[in-house]
Amino acid sequence: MATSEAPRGPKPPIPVTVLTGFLGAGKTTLLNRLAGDPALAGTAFVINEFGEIGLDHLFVAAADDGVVLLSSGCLCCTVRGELVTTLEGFLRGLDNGRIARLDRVVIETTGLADPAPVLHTIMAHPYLVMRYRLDGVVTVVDAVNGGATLDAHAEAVKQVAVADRLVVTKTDLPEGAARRDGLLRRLRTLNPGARILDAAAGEATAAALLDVGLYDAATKSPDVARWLNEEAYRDHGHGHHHHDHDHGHHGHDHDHHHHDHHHHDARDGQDPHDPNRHDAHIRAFSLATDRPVSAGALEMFLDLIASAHGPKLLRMKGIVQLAEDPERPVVVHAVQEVLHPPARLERWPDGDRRTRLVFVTRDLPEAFVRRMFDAFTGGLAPDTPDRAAMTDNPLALGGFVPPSRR
Ligand SMILES: Nc1nc2c(ncn2[C@@H]2O[C@H](COP(=O)(O)OP(=O)(O)OP(=O)(O)O)[C@@H](O)[C@H]2O)c(=O)[nH]1
Repeated sequence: MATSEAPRGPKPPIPVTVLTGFLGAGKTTLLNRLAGDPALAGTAFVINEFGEIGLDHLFVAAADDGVVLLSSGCLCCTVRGELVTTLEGFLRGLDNGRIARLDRVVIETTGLADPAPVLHTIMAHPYLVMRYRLDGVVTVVDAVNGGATLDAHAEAVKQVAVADRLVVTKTDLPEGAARRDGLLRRLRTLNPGARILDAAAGEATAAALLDVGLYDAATKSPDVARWLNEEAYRDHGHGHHHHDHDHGHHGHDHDHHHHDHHHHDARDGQDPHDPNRHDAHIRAFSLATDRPVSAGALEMFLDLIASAHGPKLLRMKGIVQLAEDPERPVVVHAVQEVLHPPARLERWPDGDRRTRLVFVTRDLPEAFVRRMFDAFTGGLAPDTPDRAAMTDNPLALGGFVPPSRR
């Protein structure tokens, strides 16, 4: 099969898409549709089913005691172990010629799982990380039950927060259609950077869901603006006090959503306790600076945020201008506590050479991250709010001296 044109040196990493979403959201339905698409020829689908285990039983147990069962080592380790073996098996098959081609892997996670262990497997395994790369996380949300699921399960909120693409299903059903707009507002607040696609409207195509990573599949060159989608965070991030939006269209389906809880009263009307107790922990924001960042400061910032606050860092993406090498930006990427090895680009992809980082966090306030970033990088752009807050107690961490103060 190899031709004389076969490239020498390491093969390009195989893109991996992680498909997640709560029980019954429509993952298998979507997967079946994608599997029939010629664009997915050469794709391996990995489905994390738990065989004969009664999922209904697990679901009840999980609902009773929160997320303990979901995040228990047992369940997650099982997923991880099997997945590593499976992904290693693909590579062996490719290398010894038993598998002719492997262009892509799509992994459907169990609806109960925190997607983190699966992402960890791909992004942090010393060997797998060289042969695979995470293309994107696709999270399926059911318009009929999605709101109630987000109310009840912190794991579901996390699944939404880490996504690159959100697929909303069941809007063809009356209850789904009725709840759609409220759900979309909520999803945009939780994860402003993710594109939302309506499955029933035919939007959840292979083209929309795949090749969503840093590199444009057609040109093979980095498309940072599309990948970061930083404007979306700027609109949503700091300040639910911006009222300069166009509210022209009925005031219902505008993109902006506030954390005011009264917005949700009419949504389901069935949850007796605070329906937003999970959402209220989530923050989405962006940081930007014109100042070059020293490589050491960047490394320390990333190490510290990933090691000390990893579980609170649901998603981070960014491009950084290094003081030592300002022409070749560094791209950083983390999903939960898993920091993807930073990648160096040969050049800036467009005219915007600012350092830009986008975050979705849980229980990690924007002001704290800003202060920490400021302490390591020596300043944020003047248009950044909360300058006063940043200068007061810049590090808020005992015993850690930033390089600029040594
Ligand atoms: N009307 C309608 N039904 C849908 C849609 N998507 C999925 N369903 C139905 O919802 C049910 C659950 O869909 P699945 O695809 O099995 O959901 P899943 O997320 O794989 O479920 P688990 O494997 O249990 O986690 C099935 O009966 C589907 O036919 C949709 O867009 N519209």
